Amino acid sequence: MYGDGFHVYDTTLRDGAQQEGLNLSVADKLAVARHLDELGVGFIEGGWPGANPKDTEFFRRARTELNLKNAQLAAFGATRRPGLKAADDPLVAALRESEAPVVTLVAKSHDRHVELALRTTLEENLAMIRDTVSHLRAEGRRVFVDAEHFFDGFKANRAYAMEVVLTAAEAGADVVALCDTNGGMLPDELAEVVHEVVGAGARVGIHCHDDSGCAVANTLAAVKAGATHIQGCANGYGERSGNANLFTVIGNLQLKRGMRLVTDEQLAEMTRIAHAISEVTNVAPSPQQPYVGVSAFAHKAGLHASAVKVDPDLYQHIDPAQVGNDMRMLVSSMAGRASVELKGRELGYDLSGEKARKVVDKVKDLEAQGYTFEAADASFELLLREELNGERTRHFDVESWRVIVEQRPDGEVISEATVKLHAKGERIVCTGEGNGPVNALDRALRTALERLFPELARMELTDYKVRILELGGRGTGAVTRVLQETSDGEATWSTVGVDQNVIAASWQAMEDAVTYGLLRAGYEADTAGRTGE
Ligand SMILES: CC(=O)SCCNC(=O)CCNC(=O)[C@H](O)C(C)(C)COP(=O)(O)OP(=O)(O)OC[C@H]1O[C@@H](n2cnc3c(N)ncnc32)[C@H](O)[C@@H]1OP(=O)(O)O
Ligand SMILES: CC(=O)C(=O)O
Repeated sequence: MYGDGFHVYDTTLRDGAQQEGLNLSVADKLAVARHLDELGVGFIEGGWPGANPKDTEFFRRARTELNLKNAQLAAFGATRRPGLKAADDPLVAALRESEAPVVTLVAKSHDRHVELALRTTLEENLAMIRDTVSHLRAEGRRVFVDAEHFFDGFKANRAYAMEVVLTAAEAGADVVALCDTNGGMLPDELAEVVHEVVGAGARVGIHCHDDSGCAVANTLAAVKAGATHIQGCANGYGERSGNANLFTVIGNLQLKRGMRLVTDEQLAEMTRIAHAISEVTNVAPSPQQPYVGVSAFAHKAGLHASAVKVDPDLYQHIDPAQVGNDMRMLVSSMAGRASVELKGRELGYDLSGEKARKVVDKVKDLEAQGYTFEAADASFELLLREELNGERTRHFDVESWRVIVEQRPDGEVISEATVKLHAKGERIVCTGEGNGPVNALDRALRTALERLFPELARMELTDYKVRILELGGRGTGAVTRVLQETSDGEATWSTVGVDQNVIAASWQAMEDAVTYGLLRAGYEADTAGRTGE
């Protein structure tokens, strides 16, 4: 409805990279750019060439290594320095030399910033904008201007802020993006300002920071008020509290406002792309992130699940498949029969009626003892199988285990574990050494089983978390909960163990992890069996 000319402008590689703790190599930047291009954004701001060697290098390599199908690259920089000609400013030269087809210039639009931060006159700032924009236009570049601190500037000196916008537009800037640089605006007042600037005749863009928690709402309000160029960052990255989350903005504009920003197929890749970018940035993705977070369509409350069972729309604002996400059922002490039934269905088990009730009761009882199943999918599946089959799934039968921790004369502390078990009719006794008791037990258990179950060699412990729980009011004192994550290179599964002793809790989680891994490897039958000692 807003026409083909609507811009989706991503600034992850520039403003997103201004986020604390986010550091991208040139190779990372190229990888993120490819992901964003795949999503179908129109512009990718690659960084500030000339400001640091990495960003200069990015634009150099992009020429040969980035084969963008949808997006155009934009180089970011500032208007020329006061008192210089744009043609003579080395940072403006770096923008030209980047060979990016689009240049985005940050320009001061708040009179106080001109006088205090730029330390020049209001007239000279206008001359800097005019000169830099027209110079780059004459060099054949498309120019966008980011009017920094625009909304605060508009409140302080409306006439000057408007003069900045019109000067940029008259000099040839295609878009003037109004920036809520300090991120403190609220949607209603922001929309009024945008409306007024749009009325003055310039093509308006919007760039919002999230310091008031309103970056996405402000972006939507600006679009409603007439902005036709939206800036944002993947996963909401950015300086301080971040920028408008581009994925949330795209989801909202496309699915709620009926705009065609990307194709349906590209939208259906958004969750995968959001997570792929998190992998590159090494910033853990927020599970709660709208649309693309792993929890965005995860249902924990029993009442929700019972309604979702009838119709998923009853507790979901969209069909998760539209953005490539999935509905998930979480089973915990807040579950009811419907949660378990749907979770069972997800895992391929039929759990209607009484069976679901038995599982719910068991889950609630175990969670009261400190277990947690929403974060231990594999332990839950084993529990579910036990309720369905009437007995525990076993590929081996543990007789006993023991761990010794020893400080050696040279000061090194090592652990030695012994595991006695029965599998496939054999009694097996094995020891293992490790740098800690859990590591030693893990080695002993694997050594004991690997000959009979060679698939174990592919499984490795990928994460291990311990938490001390005070189960107040039950008189049971503190217990330890261990959550273990295991991978066979193709899938990852989580298991839980609870005990007053941390090693015993770890052993439970480990035993579940191996049992589940063997089930995945195709060992269905109970192959344990004591040798009859
Ligand atoms: C709102 C935003 O987020 S805009 C993006 C901000 N991003 C960054 O700052 C990251 C990249 N920045 C850098 O690498 C460096 O700051 C550089 C290379 C740009 C400049 O470094 P330096 O020359 O050492 O200057 P420094 O960072 O101390 O100060 C910035 C200078 O730019 C000037 N400046 C600030 N805004 C503008 C502008 N819109 N137009 C022209 N000059 C500007 C300041 O007045 C200051 O001038 P001064 O050197 O005469 O004091
Ligand atoms: C340009 C920019 O990043 C800002 O004003 O926030």
